[in-house]
Amino acid sequence: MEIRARAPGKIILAGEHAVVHGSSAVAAAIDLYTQSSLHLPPPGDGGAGGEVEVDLTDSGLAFSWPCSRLLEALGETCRKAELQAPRPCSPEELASIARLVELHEIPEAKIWLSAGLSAFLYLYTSILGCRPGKVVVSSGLPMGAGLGSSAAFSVSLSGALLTAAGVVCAEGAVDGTEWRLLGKDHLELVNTWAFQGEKIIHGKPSGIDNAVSTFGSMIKFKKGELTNLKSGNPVKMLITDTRVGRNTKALVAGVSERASRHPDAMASVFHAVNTISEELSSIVELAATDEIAMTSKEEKLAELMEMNQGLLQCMGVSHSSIETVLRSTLKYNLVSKLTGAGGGGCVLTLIPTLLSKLVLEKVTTELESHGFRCFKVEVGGQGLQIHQG
Ligand SMILES: Nc1ncnc2c1ncn2[C@@H]1O[C@H](COP(=O)(O)OP(=O)(O)O)[C@@H](O)[C@H]1O
Ligand SMILES: C[C@@](O)(CCOP(=O)(O)O)CC(=O)O
Ligand SMILES: [Mg+2]
Repeated sequence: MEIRARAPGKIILAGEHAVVHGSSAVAAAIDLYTQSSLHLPPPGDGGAGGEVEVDLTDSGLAFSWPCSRLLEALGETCRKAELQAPRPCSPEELASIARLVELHEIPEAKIWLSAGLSAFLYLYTSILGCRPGKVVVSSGLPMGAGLGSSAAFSVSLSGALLTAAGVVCAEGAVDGTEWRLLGKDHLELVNTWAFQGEKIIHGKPSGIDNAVSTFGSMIKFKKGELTNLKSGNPVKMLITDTRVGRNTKALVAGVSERASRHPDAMASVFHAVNTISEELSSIVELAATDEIAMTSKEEKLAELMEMNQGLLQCMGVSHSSIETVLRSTLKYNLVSKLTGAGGGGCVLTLIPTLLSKLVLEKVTTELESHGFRCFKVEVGGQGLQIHQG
């Protein structure tokens, strides 16, 4: 049996970090995906002698664990968790999983993969038990760059595993493709599992990344509550990947530490971000009803993004590479802000509808001359999709 699941990355238009502390944020799915292909031998094949394998094609590394070793290390977990209500991974369980990951010598330069591997082992063994199988993961998303690769990884894995376990199943087809969609209740379940995976990778995630990767579209998110935003003309964004590597878990922890050192000041910053996200989401929705002219919408969005970037600087998550992107785009009167956890990674630049192709080419050339990588994405598309062969 082969089941493929693909889940999109995301951009955050406003509200990253503050969303972890209860503020609103606005995010949208992008058309770059992580795909997990799950191959399961027929029941009875392989048995106790089988292995659980994961092939991480983007990093060129593959890992496997004998099922007997997993059973020995995880015991209880491997007897399959309650599939309708995932329980959080306990510190003891996480430590056992980390020891299983450490059985493999991951090259120092790729040590960041260990968090992803722990999330993989947790999701696989909790959903399928210690049954042999192989998962091949491939992604069009840059990893650790702010575009939600960790969430897309957790959502695609959860989607494939829960489909194999028979607790969710795909229904409607995505027009003109072999991909199928899940119904709302099944998406909710995948999202809950993926959130557990995100917790292992991020430490303290808000849940916005896994929600937008699961449900797709453009959403406003606050304290776990999700509102779909109908945006008439999708906003156009240029994405610049500074190629400066960083780790979301460390950046999120850094903001929390700053908040505990300066609780009142940071509460004001988070409150200001909340107001920006609320205003931004109402502009997006107003634009869908044509009650606001496109240029006026874009001017307002740009100003809100600029203000949000200033507040992200206050939180301590900007970076000299991000500042270089801001300065370069400002020369062309274009506004940018970091997206995701910051500290490097990706920067969004709002592309106004009336911007000439020539200016866009010039700004892209200038950004690339700094060694950055620029690309355009479609915003607000589908979430999780399944293909069962
Ligand atoms: N395709 C993948 N294969 C293996 N691990 C992945 C994959 N995608 C994401 N991860 C895990 O997620 C981590 C990156 O997550 P994070 O720091 O949150 O950045 P982002 O979500 O912005 O890409 C990686 O270090 C890795 O552990
Ligand atoms: C910083 C944060 O708001 C977004 C992190 O996104 P990413 O992992 O950098 O793609 C954290 C979160 O909301 O869980
Ligand atoms: Mg992430």
